[in-house]
Amino acid sequence: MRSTSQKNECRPSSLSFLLHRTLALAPHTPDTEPSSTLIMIPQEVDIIVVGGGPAGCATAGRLARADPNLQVLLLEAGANNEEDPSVYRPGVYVRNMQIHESNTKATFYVDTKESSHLRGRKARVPCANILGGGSSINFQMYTRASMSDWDDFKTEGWKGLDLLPLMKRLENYQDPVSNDLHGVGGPISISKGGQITPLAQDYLRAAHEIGIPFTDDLQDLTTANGAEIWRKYISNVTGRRSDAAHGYIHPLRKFQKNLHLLCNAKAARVIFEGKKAVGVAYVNPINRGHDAPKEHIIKARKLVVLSSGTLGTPQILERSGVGKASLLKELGIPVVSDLPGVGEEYQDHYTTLQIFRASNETITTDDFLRGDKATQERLYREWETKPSRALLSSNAIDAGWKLRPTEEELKELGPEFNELWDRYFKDKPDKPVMFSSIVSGAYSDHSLLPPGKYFTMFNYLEYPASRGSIHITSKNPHSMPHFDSGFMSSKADFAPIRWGYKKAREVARRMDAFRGDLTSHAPHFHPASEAAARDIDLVAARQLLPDGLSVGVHMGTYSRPSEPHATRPKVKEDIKYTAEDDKAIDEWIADHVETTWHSLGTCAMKPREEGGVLDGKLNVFGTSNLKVADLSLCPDNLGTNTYSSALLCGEKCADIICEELGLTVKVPHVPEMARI
Ligand SMILES: Cc1cc2nc3c(=O)[nH]c(=O)nc-3n(C[C@H](O)[C@H](O)[C@H](O)COP(=O)(O)OP(=O)(O)OC[C@H]3O[C@@H](n4cnc5c(N)ncnc54)[C@H](O)[C@@H]3O)c2cc1C
Repeated sequence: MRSTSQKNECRPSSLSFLLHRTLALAPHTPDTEPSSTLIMIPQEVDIIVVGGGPAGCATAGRLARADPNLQVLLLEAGANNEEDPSVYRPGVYVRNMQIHESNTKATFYVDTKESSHLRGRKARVPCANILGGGSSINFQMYTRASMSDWDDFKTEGWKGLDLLPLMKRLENYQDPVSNDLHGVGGPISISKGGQITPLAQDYLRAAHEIGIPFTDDLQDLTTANGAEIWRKYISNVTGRRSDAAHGYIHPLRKFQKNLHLLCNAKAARVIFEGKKAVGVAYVNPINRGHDAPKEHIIKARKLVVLSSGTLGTPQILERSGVGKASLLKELGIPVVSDLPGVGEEYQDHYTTLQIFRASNETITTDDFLRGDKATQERLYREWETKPSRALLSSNAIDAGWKLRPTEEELKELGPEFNELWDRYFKDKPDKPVMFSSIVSGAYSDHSLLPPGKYFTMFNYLEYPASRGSIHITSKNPHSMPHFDSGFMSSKADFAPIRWGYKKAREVARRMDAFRGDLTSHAPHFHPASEAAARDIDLVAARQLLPDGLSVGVHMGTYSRPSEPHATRPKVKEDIKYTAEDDKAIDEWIADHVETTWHSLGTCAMKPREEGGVLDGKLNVFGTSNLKVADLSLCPDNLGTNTYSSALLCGEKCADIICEELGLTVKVPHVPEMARI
């Protein structure tokens, strides 16, 4: 399905070239270049950016645009995403999370050991493996970190107010807005998407009933208590996903010949002369089982920038001799810089999903997701004919909230969380504790669900106290690392998730569309508990299967139907949970909590003596000509879906390098006509 114009490297320049057979870089997806094609790769450039995620695309694109004589190479392990419909069609994003050999867009990191904090489970953290990085496969939700998050980096030049102009510079915000905090004309489009399903209004009304106020801009960098219609990384003109490569890379390459792109090339290590980074060695991304896969080297005259993501960058550093000396020596890697902080302090946000039954007339994406052919054909046709207004020009994640507990609620959240609250949240009113989003449909494997309509509440903890780590186990770039997600390793993280669960459930119960719990996915409360989950009500079940002979048959189903909607009294009181119920919720959290795909923090920008890896100009301590620009640089968490922050790190890195080279970032990034 991918366009034949896709190539590993497509553009000749005035530089000398090495000719390689594509065989040496055999594409790992069946739909890229045929293996007989000859491709040309620059032997030497000025700057190599390793990893084409949001931060890497922003860095490489901005630098190449700043000076058309600067030769910039963007090296990416995954396939090119240009004009790939499975990327640019917003509504098919769920597919990117399928664990299937045909899905090469993601690398799945799995805990090396079973976790006692997850009751013996191993967490699984997918990471992008495609040009555009996470922005090619993510859920397209637009949110932004709070001002104090950046201030908490405690690094000169990185305060929230320092970064605000860059936050605006990257945006093409397409909605009317009543403040001056968003940008227009930037490479990344943000809008409400093609459609907002009525469930969003239902949700916002119910949220208001439990005291969560509506706001028209929850992304104003300070509001931490409120609900809104979520914006999306989707253009309201084209109806397409706004990923970083289509924002910063592809349109610029149509105008300038100094931005080189090499996909399907996995960086093995940085090449040093002494402490100075002078190039990058890369290998074929397909693991052919060799102990020492064949390396190709590209030289960098000025700089190497690692942007391979929170889980990729520390591995490249360690393979290059930058990391904890004892580990490197054990693996036979010569030490360039002894930095024990590399790969440490891994962080994420923690999601639990609550799924509820919805009335049969609710507009959801369930039939599309479960593969109903007629629905799929109708929605694909709608997307083709009116992409700016189609249901598929959306992620169906239309509304959400940010929330902080009240004084009263804090009393229920236990000593561990209260200690964290006093230390971390109390004096920073712009930091939300929990996020929640409503998805119009079941975000789940539909083969495991009964027929019908659903809505899902995504609840996620924004500033977990838990920490994990990632470290290589071999110099071979294909060896799996030792990964410890650290999920829920701090007890302080259970209480806010439990609190968030209760809040989301109260909102769901008050929604007009609510028709019961999806009991198979709910906590295992005692059947006699007031909190016990209740199945779809029988009226809704009969509407769903009007010819069904077994609807309402009790024996063998263990069904506990909800009260029918028409006779159910309006919900006024919250469910009261006992200590036993809370235990059931905590066990459910341990059994179900997942990544929010917001990995950060493994190469922290903080003082070396505190375990830091980078200085404020993103230089790797103990080396020269080597920088890191991706979310691994974060010394602390960011209360947001992290695409915006990754772009911001790339924009900041571009500014830093431009200043060092005596250049200036140019806006607009490309002439208006070239923007996609
Ligand atoms: C499934 C999913 C859903 C998400 N949903 C949202 C959302 O709705 N909203 C939001 O704001 N954020 C979301 N995010 C998070 C957001 O996409 C990431 O925070 C962001 O992409 C991180 O950017 P990055 O540049 O730091 O790294 P990445 O996006 O991880 O990019 C790193 C790049 O480096 C490449 N790479 C890795 N190793 C090597 C190597 N050895 N050699 C060469 N290249 C290499 C990778 O292929 C990748 O392209 C989601 C992420 C995922 C994965």
